[in-house]
Amino acid sequence: MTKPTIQLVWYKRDLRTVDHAPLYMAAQKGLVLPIYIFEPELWSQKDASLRHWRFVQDCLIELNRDLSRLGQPLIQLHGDVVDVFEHLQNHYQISGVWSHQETGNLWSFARDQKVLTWLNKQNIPWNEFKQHPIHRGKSQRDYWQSQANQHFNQACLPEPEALTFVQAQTTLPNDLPLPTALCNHEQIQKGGRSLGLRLLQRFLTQRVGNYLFDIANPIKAPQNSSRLSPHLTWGSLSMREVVQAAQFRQSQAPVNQQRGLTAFISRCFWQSHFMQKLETEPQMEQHCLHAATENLRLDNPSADVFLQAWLQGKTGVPMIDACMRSLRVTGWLPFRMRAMVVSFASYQLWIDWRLIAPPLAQLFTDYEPGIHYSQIQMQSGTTGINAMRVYSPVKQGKDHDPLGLFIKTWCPELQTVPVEYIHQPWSMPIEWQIHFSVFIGQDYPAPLVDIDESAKQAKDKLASLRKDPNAKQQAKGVFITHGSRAKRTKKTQSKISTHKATRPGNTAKNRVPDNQLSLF
Ligand SMILES: Cc1cc2nc3c(=O)[nH]c(=O)nc-3n(C[C@H](O)[C@H](O)[C@H](O)COP(=O)(O)OP(=O)(O)OC[C@H]3O[C@@H](n4cnc5c(N)ncnc54)[C@H](O)[C@@H]3O)c2cc1C
Repeated sequence: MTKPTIQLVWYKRDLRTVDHAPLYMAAQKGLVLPIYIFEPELWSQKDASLRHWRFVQDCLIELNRDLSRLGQPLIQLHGDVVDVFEHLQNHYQISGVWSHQETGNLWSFARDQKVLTWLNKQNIPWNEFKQHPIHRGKSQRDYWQSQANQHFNQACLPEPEALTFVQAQTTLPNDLPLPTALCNHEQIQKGGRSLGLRLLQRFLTQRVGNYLFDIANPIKAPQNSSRLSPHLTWGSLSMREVVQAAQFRQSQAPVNQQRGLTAFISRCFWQSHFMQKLETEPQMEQHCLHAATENLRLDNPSADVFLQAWLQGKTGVPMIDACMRSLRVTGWLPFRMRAMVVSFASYQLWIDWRLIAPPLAQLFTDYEPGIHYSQIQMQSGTTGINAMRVYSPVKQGKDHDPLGLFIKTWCPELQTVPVEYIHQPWSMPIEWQIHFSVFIGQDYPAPLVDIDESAKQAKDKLASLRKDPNAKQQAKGVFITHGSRAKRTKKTQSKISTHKATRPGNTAKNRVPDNQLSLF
């Protein structure tokens, strides 16, 4: 019997039917078999966690529903991709594989190379499409912004009108080797396209008015940030449809929502801006972009102990501990708090970012390798082209949680501490500790380090390293490969000269009051 000829649409981090070029184009060519492959090796990597898988699972349920509505349900298989493709060849003539390009971790990079070798041997074309404005190989930073504009301006592709039925739905077995990290997922965002669309709609019409005011506030940001990140990471929404919906809304929205919309749209561009760095230099998952800093933090004998305390939210610094405890439960933190916890671990605790990155990736439901590694290296001072970002958790706490309500929610042992000591309870006199029945070092940890002294030492070490002529030369090379080509305005230039810099697209017109500015 002759085998049916099929177009294999391989779903990875693009779990939708709309604005999905591989599905749309494959459907023009003939019978489509859409597959998702659970890859045990991928899910056993040290950056994977159960909360990621739960989100993906929710998305797969809806994806299957949408594909079934079109005529061909989702085929869910498990195993090594090449083995799965070989198995499918027993039943089908695979005319082509259709997928989106993926900017994943080093493991998925190597897997793609293996898949390509196999497909080439079989003479099966692999049709890959961009879902982000990201370029393979050497990046074209000089033209990045205009190419990104072009990408986001292209019309979103509709679903194919219909798919011809090829094979009945197959589901995954119950005994998959799932990651065991972070089993609690009660308060983790749920996946699926319909929830993503609802979030988008409500954000653009209602919550965006408060976006800029609340974006760094750990209590209000969970409600007033868009919260679209896991949908964008796992592809239940495409960034293009989000950008276009926001731009359309901007043409209709009242004045009080305009600045929020502008700021939101520029952040949407940052996603691929950061992902491009990992695509250009996949080794940045393991090595410092600025080679001079490669061994900078390998001299800390307490690194492992500090790392555990930091991860568990037991550093003795309330704002850090509240953020880490909240992240463990909810899977999300606003940008400012992410930057602060990484900066604290890197500078005050002097932990190498390579120890921080995998467990933090497991904690974020929205873990996107390209943003994650770029941001972690930036916040820990190993890019060579960014200003040092040494946050004071006490100042951040006073600015963004002045009454200590966020701290008290996540560190209930500090419930009785008066507001004047809530950000630095270690300075509370012993008679107050007796009075409020909270003993620092007993009920709540004493700080692991002197936070001012450790910050100063860290800054001195990095500053003296950066002065070295070789280090300066290396930093220039990093800038040529990865630095933003965004034009600097007079105002941003003056910020740079005072050790602050500007983010992509952060022109005078759309500058936002989030003080996390960068040269990227
Ligand atoms: C150390 C560190 C690690 C991070 N890791 C991730 C990660 O793994 N995945 C992730 O999606 N974001 C990451 N971010 C960026 C940022 O914190 C999140 O994108 C944002 O908090 C997600 O919430 P939101 O969707 O409500 O964002 P919004 O403010 O509503 O932004 C909309 C979208 O724009 C993109 N975006 C926003 N801020 C940034 C940024 N600073 N850099 C790049 N893209 C941005 C995201 O896709 C986001 O969903 C990280 C930031 C830091 C400092």
